[in-house]
Amino acid sequence: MISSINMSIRVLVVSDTRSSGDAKDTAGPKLMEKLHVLFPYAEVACNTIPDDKAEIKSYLQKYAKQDIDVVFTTGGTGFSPRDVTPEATREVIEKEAPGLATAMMFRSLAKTEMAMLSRAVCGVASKTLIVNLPGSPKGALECLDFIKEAIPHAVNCINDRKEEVAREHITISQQPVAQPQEQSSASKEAREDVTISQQPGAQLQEQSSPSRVKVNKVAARNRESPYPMVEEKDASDVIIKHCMPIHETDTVPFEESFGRVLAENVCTPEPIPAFRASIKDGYAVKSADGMGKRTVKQKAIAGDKPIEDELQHGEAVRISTGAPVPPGADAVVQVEDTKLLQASEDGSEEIAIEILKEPKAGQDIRDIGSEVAKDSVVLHKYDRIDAAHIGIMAQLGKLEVKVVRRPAVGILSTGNEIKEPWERIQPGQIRDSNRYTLKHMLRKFGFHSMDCGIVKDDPNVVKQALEKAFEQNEYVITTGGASMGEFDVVKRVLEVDFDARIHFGRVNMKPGKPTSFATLVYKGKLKKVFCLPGNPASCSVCCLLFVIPALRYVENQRDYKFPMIRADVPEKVPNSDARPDYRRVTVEAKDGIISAYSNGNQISSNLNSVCNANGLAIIQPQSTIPQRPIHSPFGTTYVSEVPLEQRGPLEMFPMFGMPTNNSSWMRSLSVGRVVIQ
Ligand SMILES: Nc1nc2c(c(=O)[nH]1)N[C@H]1C(S)=C(S)[C@@H](COP(=O)(O)OP(=O)(O)OC[C@H]3O[C@@H](n4cnc5c(N)ncnc54)[C@H](O)[C@@H]3O)O[C@H]1N2
Ligand code: MOO
Ligand SMILES: [Mg+2]
Repeated sequence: MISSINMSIRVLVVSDTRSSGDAKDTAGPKLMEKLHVLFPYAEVACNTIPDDKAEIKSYLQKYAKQDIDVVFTTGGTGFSPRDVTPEATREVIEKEAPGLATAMMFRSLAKTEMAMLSRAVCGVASKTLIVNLPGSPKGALECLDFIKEAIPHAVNCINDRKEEVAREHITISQQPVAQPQEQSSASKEAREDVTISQQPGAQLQEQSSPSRVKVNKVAARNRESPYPMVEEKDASDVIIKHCMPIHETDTVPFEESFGRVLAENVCTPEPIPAFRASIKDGYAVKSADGMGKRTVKQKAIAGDKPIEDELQHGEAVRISTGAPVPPGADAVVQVEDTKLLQASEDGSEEIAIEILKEPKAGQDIRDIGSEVAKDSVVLHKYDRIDAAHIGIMAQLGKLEVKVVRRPAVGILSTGNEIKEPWERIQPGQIRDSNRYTLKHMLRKFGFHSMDCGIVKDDPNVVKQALEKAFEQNEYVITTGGASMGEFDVVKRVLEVDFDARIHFGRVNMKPGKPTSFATLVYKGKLKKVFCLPGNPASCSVCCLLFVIPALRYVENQRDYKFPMIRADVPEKVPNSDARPDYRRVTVEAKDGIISAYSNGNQISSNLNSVCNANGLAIIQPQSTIPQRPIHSPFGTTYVSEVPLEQRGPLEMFPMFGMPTNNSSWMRSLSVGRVVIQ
């Protein structure tokens, strides 16, 4: 059973050990995954809290206030002293729903007698249905399975949706629902560059039922798009609502983690530095001795065994940068602030020196733990791993690290006219650029993709190619065949053959109008499909605006959206279209002023407009000039907003080359879009 009801669902993992991080939470992610499959149109989120009655109550009350439809708690239903979830639930609910608890108990008993030890309470608080599930992932999934069919009906009843309630005929299915399968195999590195089909329609001979989409009745085609036009922001929100952050992890050698997302906090078992280290080449002294003569006793050179003898008054130890400061010394005086008084006859040793400047206690010494205290977190979970992260892991001797499993993404090109770059092309044919642009755009942002080949605009072939893509990928990006032509069959195949829900089928933007997003359940798993337009500039812009942020969200990146900075637009940027224009721009910084320039011919087919572009300027429909002129020494300019990515990969279009100006500061600028105010 797949429910089409829109619901907001929360999973509340109640566990002392899971909330403290001492134990890995598998129940939460597994429940989330299953809920996404059962209720693909629901918005699902998860929180983990300790077995604390007051905290459980406060979360449940908060959810009830927010009109969350269903809360599934998992954990704390047993007999141990800290198990208080049922008690907390009972204090929050206004109506008990003992039937749900009984159904779970009754059917669980058929599997294990231990089920009789569950004390689950279910009920309604305000308009929120609260269901206590067991803490074990297996038990929680089983119990959810037992009651799943009653949930949408219960939600409709709670909200007094009389028509829906009347329409529903609840028949508790005896059919077991497919358990969500492990997805991690699909994420393995080996996936990259796997090609399902290199030839249009070739190698897709595996038996598959024919598509139910017919293209031979052109006269019967739609003369208006059946899809309402949505705004870009709404489209982005819908996508995020249907994408789920990944909780599974891979463990990889530290150097292979570059570009991936940390799935653990990395702590330092040793303070950094681990010993008092000299910052300068000079002399370790007692600051209380002040200026004047010192007898040079020993030498402390970086890498040598640390000196154990206590430094005495009037003495100095010759020391090199990075060497351990000897006990008794509390300052290092750089060699430039000293004078040689006496040397050995052969000049190989210094015997006495004079300190020329008053030394201060602590001067030029890096104290133990002054950079990073022992046991503190140095690298944070969900950081995207950059060069310095790798360096720190090397510094800590951390040879393996846990990273977030990568989403499995497949890319499929469609079009009778599309050929591989190495193929001989006939008149009317063109070479595929979209699949390659997309692959490397994803790669730039740390994602791997599977090449699903090129297929002709034939519903049967598109269907087969999509089936293959769905076998191994959670996300599929298609290009082409998304608009109004009779051979634009991708969306129709998704709807008719895969029972997909098209969340939006047109976006109010130029380029990118036919961009669509669909979800469907294939072999018990939720699949997300981005249908990008065939026009190469449209395809790139929409990958950047919709696909990359979604995948960053899925990888638990808090800053998955491209943020904004201010920029000036020194030229006129008219837009006579009825749609907002997402113009590819080159943003430059000169004398502290950031300016955005339109990047060549902006027709949707011109991929060249994307080359060297490092921003998107959104020019509102019918606007001829930006609205807020600013007078600067360079003439009249216009204030606009440009997003700056604050972390992670720094440039947005770097695979197309760096910004054209040579300021090194610009190289650290990542620009997403310019909004003309
Ligand atoms: N009657 C209408 N026609 C069109 C509309 C419309 O609203 N009503 N929208 C136009 C817009 S806007 C766009 S964008 C395009 C999008 O078309 P499709 O997504 O259906 O893509 P195709 O028709 O298959 O191809 C369009 C164009 O792009 C070239 N192409 C396709 N795939 C690739 C590839 N992999 N690499 C390079 N180039 C590719 C293809 O040859 C076409 O020239 O529809 C308008 N039509
Ligand atoms: O939306 Mo299309 O991408 O204008 O050409
Ligand atoms: Mg088309």
